[in-house]
Amino acid sequence: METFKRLLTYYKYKWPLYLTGVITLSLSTALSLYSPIINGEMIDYISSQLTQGAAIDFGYVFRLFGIFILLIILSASLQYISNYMLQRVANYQGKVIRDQVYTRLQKLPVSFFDNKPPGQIASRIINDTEVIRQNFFHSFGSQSVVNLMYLVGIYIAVILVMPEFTLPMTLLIIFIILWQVGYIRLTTPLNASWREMEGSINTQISDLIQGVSMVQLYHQEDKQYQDFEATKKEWIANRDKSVVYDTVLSWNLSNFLRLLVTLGLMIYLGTRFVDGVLGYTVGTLYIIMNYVERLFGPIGMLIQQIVQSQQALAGAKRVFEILDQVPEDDSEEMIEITQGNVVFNQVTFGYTEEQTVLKDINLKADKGETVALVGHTGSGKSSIINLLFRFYDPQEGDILIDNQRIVEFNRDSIRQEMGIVLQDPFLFSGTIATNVSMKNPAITDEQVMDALEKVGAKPLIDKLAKGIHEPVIEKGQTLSSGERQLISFDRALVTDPKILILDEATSHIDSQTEELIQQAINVVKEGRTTFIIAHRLSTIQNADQILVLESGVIRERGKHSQLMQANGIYAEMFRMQANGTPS
Ligand SMILES: Nc1ncnc2c1ncn2[C@@H]1O[C@H](COP(=O)(O)OP(=O)(O)OP(=O)(O)O)[C@@H](O)[C@H]1O
Repeated sequence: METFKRLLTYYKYKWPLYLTGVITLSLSTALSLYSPIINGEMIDYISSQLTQGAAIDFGYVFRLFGIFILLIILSASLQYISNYMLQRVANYQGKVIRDQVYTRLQKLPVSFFDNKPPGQIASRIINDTEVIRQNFFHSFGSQSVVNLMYLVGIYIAVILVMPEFTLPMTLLIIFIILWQVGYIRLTTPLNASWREMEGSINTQISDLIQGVSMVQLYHQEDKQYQDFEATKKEWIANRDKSVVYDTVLSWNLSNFLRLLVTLGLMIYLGTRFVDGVLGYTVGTLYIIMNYVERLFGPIGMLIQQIVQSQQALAGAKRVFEILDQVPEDDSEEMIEITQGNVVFNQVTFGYTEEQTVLKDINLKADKGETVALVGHTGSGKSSIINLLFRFYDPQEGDILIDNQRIVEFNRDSIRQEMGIVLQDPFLFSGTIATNVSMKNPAITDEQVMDALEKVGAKPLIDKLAKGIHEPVIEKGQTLSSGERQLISFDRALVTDPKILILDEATSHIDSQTEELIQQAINVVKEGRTTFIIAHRLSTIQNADQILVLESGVIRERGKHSQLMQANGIYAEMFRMQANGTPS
C-alpha cells in the first residue's frame, strides 16, 4: 500500500493536464453511454408507429439517427484527445522517475555498488521504470480510469432504466472485487520474483557482453550457457504459473460472468411476462442488453490493469529501494589545494567491519614527489588511493592534503584536483576530444591537442581520419591499450591536477609503447604529487619513495637503492622480476 501511495504522489507532476484528460474522458464516456438511449428511443418510436399502423416521421428518425452518429463521433474524438493528454502525463511521470533513479545513483557512495552486479542496477533503471510507466502511470492511472468511469456510468444508467437491477449488480461488483483481492494475493509474490529474475538475466547477458573474450578464451561458453539456462528455466516456470492464474482467474472469469448475467437477465425477464405481455418496451430491452454487454469489457480490462499494476508495484518497490538509499552526506566546504602535499596519519581502514584492509598507514608525499606503492595483489595499494579520492573514509586516522583533513571537505572539490590514469582506462562513448576534456566546455580543442602533443600522442591522432574528433566506440575497444592510456594521460594533463595517480600505467604493453608512456609519465608528473601503483618495479626506480605493502601494512619504505640494500621484500621482488619470475 505504501508503494501504491508513493506512486500516486507522481500525479503532482502535470496534474492540470491529468485533470483535463480525466474530465475530457468523463465527457466522452457520458456521451458514449447516452448513445444507446437515443437508439432505444428510435426503436421504440418505430415499433410503436408500426404496431399502431401510423405513418413514420422519417425526419424525426433521421434526426435521432444524426444525434446518435454525432454522439459517437464526439465521444470518439474526446476519447482520442483525452488519451493523448493522459499518455503525455504518463510519459512525463515515467521520465521523472527515471531521472530520479539516475541522479540518485550518481550520488550514492561507491560502497553501494560493491557486490551489486551492474546488470541488476541497469535493470532497475531501464526495465522497472518502464514497467511503472506503462503498467501504472499509463495503464492503471489512465486506462483504468476510463474503464472505471464506464463501469460507474453503466451502473448509474442501469439503475435509472431498470432500478430492480441495483441489488444483483451491486452483488456482482462486490463479488468481482473479492475475486480480485484473492487473485492479487496469489500473484504478487510471483511477480516480485519474476522481476528479480529479469534482473538476473540482465546481469548474465551484460557479463557475457563485457567478458566475451574471456569466455571464449577459457572455453566457458557451455558453462555460461548452463547458468543462463538454469535462470531461464526458473523464469519460464514462473511465467507459466502466472499464465495459469491469468487465464483461469481473469479473462475466463469475465466470460463466465457474462454468460451468467445474461442467463439471469433472461430468466428474470421470463418471470416478467404477464398474460403474454412483457413489462418493458423493445427500446428499453435494447438499452439494458447494450449496457450489460458493455459492462463486461471494462470489467475484464480493469482486471487486466489491476494485474499489470501489480507488476508495476513490484518494480516500483525495487526502484524505491534505490531512491531510499541515503546519498553520501557531503560537506559544503570546498578544499583549496595549492600544493598537493599529502599526509596519511595512522590510517586504518576496512571495507567491512570484519576485515581490516589497511592498518596504521603513515605516509607523506610533497609537491613534485613520486611515491610508488608496491606489494603483492590484495596488499592494499588501490585501497590507499580509494581513501585519497574519498570513495571511502578511514575508520581511524587522518588523511591531509595541504594540511587540511579531507573528511571535512566536499568530495568533488577534492577530486577536482586529482587526475588518474588506470591500467585499463575507461573511455566513454563520444570522441577522443570529449574523452580528454570530459565534456568540459572550458577545455578547447587547442588545449586537447596541445596536451596530446606533450604526452607524445600526436602520431596516434595523425593517423586517425577525423583527428581528435574521431568517434570512440565500444569503450575504445578499437584502440590499443597503450593508445587508450595515452588518451587518459592527456585527460589527466588537460585538467592540470595537483595530485596524480597512475595505476599500473606501464603494464600490458610492448617495450616501444612503454617507452612512449614512460615519457608521457615524466611529462604529466612534472610539478605534481604522484602516486604510482606499479607491479613492474623496473619503472619506479627513480621514485622518491617506495612503500612496500603487505597485508595492508607498510613493511618497507625508502628509495630503490636503500630498499635494495636492506635486502628485504622489495629486493626479493625486484630480483624475481629481473629474473623474469612474476611477483
Ligand atoms: N570494494 C571492496 N569491498 C570489499 N573488499 C574489498 C573491496 N576492494 C578491495 N577489497 C579487499 O581489500 C583488500 C585490498 O585490496 P586492494 O584492491 O587495495 O589491493 P591491491 O594491492 O590494490 O591489489 P591489486 O594489485 O590486485 O589491485 C583485498 O583483500 C580485497 O579483497
